[in-house]
Amino acid sequence: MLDIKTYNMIAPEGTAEFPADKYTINETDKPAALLIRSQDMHKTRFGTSVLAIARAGVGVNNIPLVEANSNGTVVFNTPGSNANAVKELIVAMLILATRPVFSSVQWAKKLNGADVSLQTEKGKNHFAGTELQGKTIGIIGLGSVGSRVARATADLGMHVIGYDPYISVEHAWRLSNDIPRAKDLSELLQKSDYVTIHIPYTEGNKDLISSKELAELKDGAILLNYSRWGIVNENAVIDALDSHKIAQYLTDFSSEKVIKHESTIVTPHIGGTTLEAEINGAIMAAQTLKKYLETGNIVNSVNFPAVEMPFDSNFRITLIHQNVPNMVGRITTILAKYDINIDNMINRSREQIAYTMIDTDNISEKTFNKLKNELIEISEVIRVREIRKNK
Ligand SMILES: NC(=O)c1ccc[n+]([C@@H]2O[C@H](COP(=O)([O-])OP(=O)(O)OC[C@H]3O[C@@H](n4cnc5c(N)ncnc54)[C@H](O)[C@@H]3O)[C@@H](O)[C@H]2O)c1
Ligand SMILES: O=C(O)CC[C@@H](O)C(=O)O
Repeated sequence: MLDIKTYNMIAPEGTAEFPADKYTINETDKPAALLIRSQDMHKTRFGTSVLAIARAGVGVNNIPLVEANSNGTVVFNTPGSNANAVKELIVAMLILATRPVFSSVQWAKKLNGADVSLQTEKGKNHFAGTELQGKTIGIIGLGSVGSRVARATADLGMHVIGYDPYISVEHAWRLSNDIPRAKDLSELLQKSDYVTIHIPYTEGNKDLISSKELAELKDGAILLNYSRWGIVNENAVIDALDSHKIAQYLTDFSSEKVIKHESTIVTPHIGGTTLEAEINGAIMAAQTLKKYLETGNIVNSVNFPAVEMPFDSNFRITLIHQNVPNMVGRITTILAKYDINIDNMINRSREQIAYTMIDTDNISEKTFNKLKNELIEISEVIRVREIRKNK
């Protein structure tokens, strides 16, 4: 039995992916894997029993990847699972930024009497808005969310300009050819009436939008941050609002200062919070974990290489090790000592981490334990695991 520990609200459709004859959920203090959402794993200890962590969602800045690597813990996310949910919220927030929906509704609620309809007709002049059509929106990050926001805002009649120097081939293909790309961030900032950010929080993206970048915006521009706290420098954005350099800041990430400011609209990190996105993310995360636990194959990992090898033999040995020369030679020399015949083998690496899977015929528990002890003696080997077919 393998135990899966969950954190946060995980949709039951996700946990239902783990059959009860092979898995338990939240039953031991030595789980084989964690299924999480925004849980801050920098502050939550995970032991060496944890083979993998799956994040139902996209941002993985809540997981210590360096610690995961040295522990031999594979970290997965669920790319695109909530991109439509974020896109729809961005469309809503753009409209809320341009039409006085909240204030007009609050005003109307206070009306009384048989002539409320007449009163609304008289009062509506106070609630004129502007239109999105014809305005320019700059989109920073053209991945799963950004590329969808580009299509949706183009459909609303906006001029769209994108910026993503690291765009993947897959996302570039998805993006329509008529979405122009800015040559650099400055060009995007200078041309846009609205700027929306859809990038991960990394050391390099910390304070990407600070005083210098805000100064480059058009006067009265509107900024949206549905990516992460820390990508926009909070003091700089408050200064830009106070000086009316920018007109509004809409965000999913807040502090008291940001929430209380009269020119902000703050949502409580609900970009990916729809029934559909939560189910998508939980199912995708559970399936990815199951695949790894049952076959060793790796898809959608953020710290390990993608590795897929058909599991046709009876027994599979997986090794996580440092990415240094001659590891495969050293590993197979030890296997030869035990007279183990290799049916199939794969070795892949990503930065400092490498992963090797070796398929053989059945090996007895006793022999495997001896073999494992010898393999783990290699100082660059981090973890050795056995997977028996259909177990
Ligand atoms: N508010 C929410 O609930 C919510 C939901 C989903 C995602 N997010 C956040 O949004 C981010 C983006 O999500 P996604 O699904 O589009 O991810 P994604 O990985 O598909 O796309 C991110 C894109 O950003 C680009 N990028 C990285 N750094 C950049 C930079 N400095 N300038 C321009 N482009 C840059 C990458 O090349 C990539 O194409 C996530 O990392 C997460 O932090 C928030
Ligand atoms: O788990 C959530 O609700 C938020 C998810 C979102 O921020 C993400 O990065 O995918």
